[in-house]
Amino acid sequence: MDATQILQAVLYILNPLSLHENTTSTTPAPQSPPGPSPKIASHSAGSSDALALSLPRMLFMLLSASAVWDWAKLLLIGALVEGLRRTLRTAWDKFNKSLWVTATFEFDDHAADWLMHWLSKKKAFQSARDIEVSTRSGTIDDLGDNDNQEAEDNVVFLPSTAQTYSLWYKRCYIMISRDRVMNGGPFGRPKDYIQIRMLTRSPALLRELLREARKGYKAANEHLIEVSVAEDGDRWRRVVMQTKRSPSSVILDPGVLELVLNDARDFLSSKKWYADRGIPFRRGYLLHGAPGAGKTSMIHTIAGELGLSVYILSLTVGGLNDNSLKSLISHLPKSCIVLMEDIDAAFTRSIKRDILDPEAHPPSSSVPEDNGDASSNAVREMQTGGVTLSGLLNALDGIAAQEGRILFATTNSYGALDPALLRPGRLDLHVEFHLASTYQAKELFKRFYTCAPSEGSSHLAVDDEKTEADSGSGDPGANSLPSPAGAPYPSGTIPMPEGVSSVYPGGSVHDSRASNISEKQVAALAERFAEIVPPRMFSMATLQGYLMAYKTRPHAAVDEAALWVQKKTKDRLVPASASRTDSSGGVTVAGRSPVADRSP
Ligand SMILES: Nc1ncnc2c1ncn2[C@@H]1O[C@H](COP(=O)(O)OP(=O)(O)OP(=O)(O)O)[C@@H](O)[C@H]1O
Repeated sequence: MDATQILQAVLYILNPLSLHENTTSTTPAPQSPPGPSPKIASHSAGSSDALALSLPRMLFMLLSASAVWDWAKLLLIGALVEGLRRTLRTAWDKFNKSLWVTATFEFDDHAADWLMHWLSKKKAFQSARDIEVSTRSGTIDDLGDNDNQEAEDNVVFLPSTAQTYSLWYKRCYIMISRDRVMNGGPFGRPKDYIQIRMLTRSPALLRELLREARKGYKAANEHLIEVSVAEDGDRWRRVVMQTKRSPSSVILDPGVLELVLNDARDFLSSKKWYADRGIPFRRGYLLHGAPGAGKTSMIHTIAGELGLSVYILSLTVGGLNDNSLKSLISHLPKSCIVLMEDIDAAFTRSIKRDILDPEAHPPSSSVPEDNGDASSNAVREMQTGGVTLSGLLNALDGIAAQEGRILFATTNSYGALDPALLRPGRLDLHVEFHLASTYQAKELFKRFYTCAPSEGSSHLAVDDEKTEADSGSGDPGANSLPSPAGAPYPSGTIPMPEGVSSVYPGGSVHDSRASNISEKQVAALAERFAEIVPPRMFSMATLQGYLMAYKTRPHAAVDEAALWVQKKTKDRLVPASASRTDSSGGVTVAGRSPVADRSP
């Protein structure tokens, strides 16, 4: 009996009609009176009997030697077909793979950015009808005209996860796709990947493409620096592509910026010198002192000058502990600046800013004082995070262990730092920042009113004769903005709407009403301004804040400065830093430098 017959037998047995026929034909039904009920009873009884009779027979048939052999044959054929299918599939995959060069990049990786930028220049992407729009920064920022609204809003276009883009590169067919994978199961974090496939057997072309992409990306972002921050305690996320800050925009006392910049430059170019002498190739800088004195600004300027990305690490960020700190450090790129802001915050257990910058927090300020009660203890606990001193020291050594990295640490509480942190080899050069000197106040004023004119702006005309006074109000254009009642606002300021407060005395509008005064006039006003502002009393940030209220009114800025100083002096406590007036011109440099060594 072959398999077909067995199948027929099975179907025959399972078919109730055939059972019925079978029963009626083989066992004649006993004579019974007509009526529906006995018929049904006889039918169901016959079926179950037949089933009972057929099951052993069926089992016998299924298990008989020839049937088993037939089953085995069926299985064998099936296995052979499946085996063949898989072999062909593997062979095809291998053949297919041998035709392509494939590279996969994590979407957060730099190489993915190069590729995105490269792709953005290609017609295939520009004419794509399925793209993703995002406001994440730093990917493709030049898809359209730079002066259009897209660029202003930082809108970027990304390859859609649903589409594969095909194009030609040096006569080679390329496919680029973006995939999203859930890391850690369906509830995990989604991770995006970019995959590029090139129809070629040589990986050299891929390298060429990547080199070209990197070159294009770097050229397009020459004027920008990348700023990344530690996120979720254990990974870096680029937050912004920042315009490079020009050295002239950071006003420090003469020589300070140059000293640190040259030192960092010299360090980066002396790898061999360090290696020949067996000295670990590392350099750390500690910038400390008054808040708002330009520490962060100086670091960003140096990053721009050296063309390095900045990785900001705040030790008080939630979820950070020794292990995640170590992991973050190990994920830093080769050449970069690591910025550890407020390095004291994790260990000092107090907010010390008020001591250095009392004008920033007058007595009426709502900043809680550290009086040792339960609530301030809770604040301290939040601040301390999970990083221990030894964990931080290991991290600092880890930063140094990776070549070409420069560490900048900032603090407002130099005295609170552990000597182990300050020793040379971890933080080599210590630079102290003070509140603004007379020189800085003067230079700040000059820079504020002599910036390069922007398009459509009348800022800084060189006509000496045309002064603020010419406009009749000492403030050209000040009265050009009518109030809702129709009358002009006094002095060109726009009153704050109800419920809106500002750290500045009032708002004012920009370019269209800018002053027409010459550099010579600005210099004279700057002299007067610097004479009015007492040295070492206000931070540069505070002076900048004051001038912001007089964006287009330099004369008024000078005229009203004395009153402002008087008011601020009244508002604040006697500054702790006033007694520390420093003849070095605002910045003390220590470490391997001509000035005294402050490190232990
Ligand atoms: N020396 C300076 N020259 C020019 N601008 C300055 C200077 N110092 C501060 N500013 C301005 O003040 C603001 C704050 O400066 P910055 O963040 O660099 O100060 P900081 O010393 O790092 O402060 P903090 O200790 O609070 O972080 C910036 O807008 C910056 O432009």
